[in-house]
Amino acid sequence: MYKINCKIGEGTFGQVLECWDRQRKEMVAIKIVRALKKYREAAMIEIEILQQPGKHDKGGNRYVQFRDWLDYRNHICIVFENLGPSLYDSLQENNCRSFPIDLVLMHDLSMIHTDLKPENILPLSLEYVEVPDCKSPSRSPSTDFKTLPKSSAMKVIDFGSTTHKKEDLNYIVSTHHYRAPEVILGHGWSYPCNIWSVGCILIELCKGKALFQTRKNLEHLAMMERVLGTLPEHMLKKLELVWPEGASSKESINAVMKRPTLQNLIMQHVDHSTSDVIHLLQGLLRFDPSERLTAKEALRHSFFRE
Ligand SMILES: Nc1ncnc2c1ncn2[C@@H]1O[C@H](COP(=O)(O)OP(=O)(O)OP(=O)(O)O)[C@@H](O)[C@H]1O
Repeated sequence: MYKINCKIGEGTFGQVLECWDRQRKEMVAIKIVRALKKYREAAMIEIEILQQPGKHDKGGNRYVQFRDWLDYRNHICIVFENLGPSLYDSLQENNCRSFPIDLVLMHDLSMIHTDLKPENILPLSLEYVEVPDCKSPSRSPSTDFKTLPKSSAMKVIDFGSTTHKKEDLNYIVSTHHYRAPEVILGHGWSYPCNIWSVGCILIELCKGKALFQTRKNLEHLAMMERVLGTLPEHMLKKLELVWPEGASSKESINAVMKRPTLQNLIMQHVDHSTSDVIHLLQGLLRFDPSERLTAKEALRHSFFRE
């Protein structure tokens, strides 16, 4: 039924292969999930979730389209429409040079994805264009171009960690760099944790590299304070952010010191509408999740109306 073409991705759950669907006569992406109980169970939840976005996503232009699933030799195989290489792959391909931020599409989320990151945002178009990179640090003509998807339409993939909104969600979620402060501090989380991740992704698209490149909680919170200002006292509760005294090394202190403030970062990497971008990011990256912009509010922001 499917003819394997090549491998296009890999993740915790297994491998993703590009295959030819002989029946539908189209290229598809098939996620072959590891043949272990815990991954099989998670895959079945992902399939259940994948069948739901259709209801909210009329026209199918926000989430990856689910085609089918099968159980092959104890591997759950999930068949998706084939999308282009992820934003993460594109950033790597461009030697971490920044992406124009108008390539970003925000989503009206009705479930909590919990793992939004550049690896999980894929362009619809398989066609690419070369555009001059005005901010390239190099003078060499061969590297003064970056390769961008022809269309700015993007889709979200990987519903393996998606959860329905419930009370008492307080286990650790999200890939470290995109993890919201309330998740790190163990306060419980909800939709706003996705919004925080979106803020981090937008910055990464402007900057070309992840902003909070750390796996240490204390260092991560210190970096957040450096970029965004002091964490509100009620979020720290009785916890004291012992920094720099509590740093594990000099390198760790330097890594924090190297972070610019949000304003400086945007000024360095964005050419136009800087005040709009800064204002949007300040809303997406508010420490207190109850004050953070919702997805709907973010979509109404003047940045997206221009
Ligand atoms: N529909 C698709 N079209 C093209 N490439 C895809 C598609 N789905 C997945 N990929 C590629 O495979 C990679 C891994 O897919 P996915 O994130 O679903 O796997 P995962 O095992 O759940 O990953 P993680 O470790 O992040 O949980 C993606 O980053 C992307 O490069």
